[in-house]
Amino acid sequence: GNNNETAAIMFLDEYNEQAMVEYYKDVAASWTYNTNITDYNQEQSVAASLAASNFENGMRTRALEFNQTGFSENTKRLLNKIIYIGDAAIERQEDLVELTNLLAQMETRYSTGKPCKEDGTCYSLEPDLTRIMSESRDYQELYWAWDAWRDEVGAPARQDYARYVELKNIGAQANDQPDNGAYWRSWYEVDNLEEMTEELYTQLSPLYNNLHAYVRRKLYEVYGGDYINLRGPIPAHIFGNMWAQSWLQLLDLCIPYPNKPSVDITPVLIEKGYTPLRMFEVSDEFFTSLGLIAMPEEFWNESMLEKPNDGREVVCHASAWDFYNQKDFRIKQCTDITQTDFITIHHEMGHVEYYMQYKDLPVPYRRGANPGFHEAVGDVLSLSVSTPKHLHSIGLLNEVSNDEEADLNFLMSMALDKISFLPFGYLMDQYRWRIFDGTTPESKYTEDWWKLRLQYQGIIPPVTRTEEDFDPAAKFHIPADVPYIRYFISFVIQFQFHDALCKAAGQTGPLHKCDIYRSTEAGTLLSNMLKKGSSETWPNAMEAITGSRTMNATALISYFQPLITYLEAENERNGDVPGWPESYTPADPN
Ligand SMILES: O=C(CCC(O)(O)[C@H](Cc1ccccc1)NC(=O)c1ccccc1)N[C@@H](Cc1c[nH]c2ccccc12)C(=O)O
Ligand SMILES: [Zn+2]
Repeated sequence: GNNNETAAIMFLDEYNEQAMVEYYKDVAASWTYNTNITDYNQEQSVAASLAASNFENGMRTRALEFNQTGFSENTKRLLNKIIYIGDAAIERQEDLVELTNLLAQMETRYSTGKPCKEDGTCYSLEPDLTRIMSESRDYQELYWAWDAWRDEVGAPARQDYARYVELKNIGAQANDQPDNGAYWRSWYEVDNLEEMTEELYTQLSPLYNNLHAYVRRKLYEVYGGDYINLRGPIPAHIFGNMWAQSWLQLLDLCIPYPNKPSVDITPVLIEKGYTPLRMFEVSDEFFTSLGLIAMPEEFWNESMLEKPNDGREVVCHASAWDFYNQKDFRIKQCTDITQTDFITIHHEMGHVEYYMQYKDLPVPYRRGANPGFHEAVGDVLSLSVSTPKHLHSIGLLNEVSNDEEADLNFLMSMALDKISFLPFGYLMDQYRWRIFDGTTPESKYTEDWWKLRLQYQGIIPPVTRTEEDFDPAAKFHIPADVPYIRYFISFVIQFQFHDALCKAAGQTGPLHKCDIYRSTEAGTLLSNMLKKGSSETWPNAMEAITGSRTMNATALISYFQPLITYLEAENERNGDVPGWPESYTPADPN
């Protein structure tokens, strides 16, 4: 093959110019569909996606013509990112067309799903079912919302999903990977990602099991012994969240010292008349206080910051968009006036900050150092924003007290979001890796899902599930073909980054009280890593911020240490043993 590196570099320049034009068209069509779901916009989005795949495939063929012997590391890295392109490498055009249409169909089913009651009232996921799940304490009402959503978007997706799996594996093999799980893991550029994440989970499961036992006691006090077994797993629909992935809505049940000032900003956001736009502006100001890049004019003019009220169907699940033209960056979010959505705003803004920091890199480098890095950026800033001191300073908490009891209340609220999430973040791709590698056949889609939900989360379905159901498709990322281990990794490394940025900001004292607000030293340390995009392997990026080249749970554990001590003492006092050895069937919710 052509061993002339100058020719390769000229090819890479040509690729870069063309990629920006092709990707802009693809992203623009996808944006139009996401913000206005119609048959026509779906078809246009499918056509644009196929055109982009066609472009990528053509460029892949040309990149393969080069003999990379003697080429610089950088030239080889860029060529390989143009060769290993995922689904677009599928040889048979009809397979790629079928997969692209399947993806659009699954995304539309999830995003337009609206279960209805006998009286004809229909409920969207956002905000209707989300509000019921977070506010109701009625076991039967929660069951209706939980079950109706799964009947509407879960079971109907099962057949599509089985075919999706076959086509994704064909795509993986076209990328020299044995199956799609292996292809997804290849983005981390290590040969032991499964062992790495398993080791992290082993370190973190005692924290989770202690929180699970404590929350089980609180739920027992509300729902009683018919529904809760103090030595068993907990029904999945009573955690305040459709997927039991965040337990923040149970804070009022779990707060250690209820007589202390509240750390929940939702009532204050409402009382002070916050709008979604105002919430985004407050987040943007935190980023610029660190010396990071402000959201540009196009962002404020073109983003979709709240659910349209003109009857349009939209994909409500939040996302951040890079139009690959170095100036159009957007967020699409059906923002509700809640603490959870205020945190999600920072999460999405973190994606856009990354986009803007690496916008001048070659297109193949405009990605996170690994996918977990992209998910962590916004959450790192949230760790500072969420402190009672910071929230009080921006008027989102009317009163704070600075003592050990108030600290534990704050740590409890953080644990109900971050620690509760860990097993869910871990199991979502354990489940899919096993489907892709053939361990889980279609005949066991439901059985293996609930085995993992029991093993890691210590939860059970409120009623027996069968292979007629397909509960995994009730979670956005499954029908949307979005990997999930990135969030588990993010929840670990964001504490490593927080620790490093706090040191750079000259903050001493306990990690959970650190607020890097206005520290340009911290901002510079972060932006220097963000500017690298995926031009270097992630251990280099990790080292640039933390000095360490590994992901480890030490920072997370030390952040929560005071709460761990409290939970162990509380469980001891209540005679509650972490774990769920006893299987049982909760009383029928019907
Ligand atoms: O899905 C999201 C946020 C949406 C997203 O920003 O991660 C979005 C997902 C997505 C990916 C691909 C297509 C459509 C949506 N990802 C991005 O917008 C994105 C941006 C740049 C690079 C990669 C992804 N969060 C996850 C997990 C999560 C993150 N932070 C949390 C805080 C509390 C609880 C859960 C979470 C969830 O809701 O289950
Ligand atoms: Zn994200």
